[in-house]
Amino acid sequence: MNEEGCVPHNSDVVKQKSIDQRAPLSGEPKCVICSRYGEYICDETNDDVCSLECKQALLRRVDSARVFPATDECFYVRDPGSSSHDAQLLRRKLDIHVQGQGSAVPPPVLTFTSCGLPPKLLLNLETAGYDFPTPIQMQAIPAALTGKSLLASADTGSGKTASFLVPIISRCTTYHSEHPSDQRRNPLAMVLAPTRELCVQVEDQAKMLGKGLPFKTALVVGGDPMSGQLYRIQQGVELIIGTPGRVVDLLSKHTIELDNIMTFVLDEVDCMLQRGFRDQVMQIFQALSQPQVLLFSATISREVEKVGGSLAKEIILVSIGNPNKPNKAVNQLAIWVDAKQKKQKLFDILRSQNHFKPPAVVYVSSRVGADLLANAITVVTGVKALSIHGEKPMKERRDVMGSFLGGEVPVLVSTGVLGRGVDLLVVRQVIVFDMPSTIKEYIHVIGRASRMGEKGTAIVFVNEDDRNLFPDLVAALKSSGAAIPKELINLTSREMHNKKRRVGY
Ligand SMILES: Nc1ncnc2c1ncn2[C@@H]1O[C@H](COP(=O)(O)OP(=O)(O)OP(=O)(O)O)[C@@H](O)[C@H]1O
Repeated sequence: MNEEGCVPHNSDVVKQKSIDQRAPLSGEPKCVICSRYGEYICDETNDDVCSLECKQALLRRVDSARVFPATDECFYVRDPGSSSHDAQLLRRKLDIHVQGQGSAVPPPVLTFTSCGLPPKLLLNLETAGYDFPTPIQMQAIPAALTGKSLLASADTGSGKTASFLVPIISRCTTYHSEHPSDQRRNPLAMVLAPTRELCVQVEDQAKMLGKGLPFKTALVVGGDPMSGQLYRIQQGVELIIGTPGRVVDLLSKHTIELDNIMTFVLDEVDCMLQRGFRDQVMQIFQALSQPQVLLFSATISREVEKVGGSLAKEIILVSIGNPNKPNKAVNQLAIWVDAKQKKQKLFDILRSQNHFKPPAVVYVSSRVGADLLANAITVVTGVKALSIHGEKPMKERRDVMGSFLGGEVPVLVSTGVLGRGVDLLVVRQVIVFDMPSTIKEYIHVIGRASRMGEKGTAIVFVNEDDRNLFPDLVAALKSSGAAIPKELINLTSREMHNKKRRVGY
């Protein structure tokens, strides 16, 4: 070993510059930075590097990730490798919890390069600015790459999408290199998600990460003609991304070869296994030949664990932090507002330079309500607002999203159609005008205000109409250290007291 911590594989003088190194021969290790011959191992990360220059570049990247507390850096930039003790320590520090299959679950990784991914995929991750995996990616990617089934939960905005897309793209690439004579290009993976917007977003990310690889996608969602979607699949795709209703429709009208599907993903799994979607999801699943099952959401219940477990013989549970809790990066500001005062309160906020932080999404419970409120906001406050909901045609929904994300319209009034999964990168403020019907939906809705740990704000209107949610809402606010309106405290304790009397305590 030399002072730089590199272990030469042979006795040659250590190469200083990347340019001094030769190209790798087939089967030889490649430098994780420049892809030349990876002659040395970087001690701190266990990655292959070609020269001292690339080792320094690698260490700079590790530093810039700042995922770990400075005092722990020396320990934490080391991948745990095969040591289960190190893996346990790392999981404890990163709040990664794993259950099922005991030691068969691979240890978390600290870099994408440690996952044995195709070089092109690594390059695409780098181009996307994904310098280091997030905690859910650290554990879920190596686990999913083994082909095992997973039920995984982590905060909203913490990178769950890439946690299933990276293994899918990697496994598809491997499949093609192992089956060069298979020219049929039948689908190898399927992702189901609850809304068109989320499917579009997942497809965008899949295209970005799969660029330049034998990896094509087909979007199967309502609102667009089925003929085009069918044609695309018939031309050969690796991944189908769709909403359950349209996929069932497609499968019932046309013969699609699904036997090669290796991986089946339910994004927002708790929503996908609820009444309304569940039968369709099961129908699709039964048409597949026992694929690997990857289930993801920020909120997962025992019931979901049970149903999820029935889809796969053995399933690994992965969670980051406390499941079912609001993302701590979102500052919740709950305000008691009587139903009749809600509109006025909203207008006041939108007129206030201190409180309005555009672009903002206002969540309401009904489609008509969304249209009316968007109109009223524009007329009364002069702030341009548009609405989006499930009844609008796909083209209009696309245009509305374009105007909002493009900065032309500062306020978007939405039903739950944008409540889950959708990555509204520019948004730092959401206003919950109508409380959703469950606390889980609430957690997803306010999660739109923060992606990847960026600070965001959720202004939440509460009143007596939301009585059913009071105890859960108080717990959600408390868990994030948010102030609780006094009306909410009073009514919650009265409710609890009455409940006790009713059941005869
Ligand atoms: N390793 C990474 N490095 C940098 N950015 C990342 C990384 N992984 C994901 N991102 C970005 O973080 C944002 C949030 O990711 P994503 O939408 O996958 O979150 P999520 O956990 O699925 O959230 P939700 O529960 O709300 O659906 C996206 O903009 C994504 O491009």
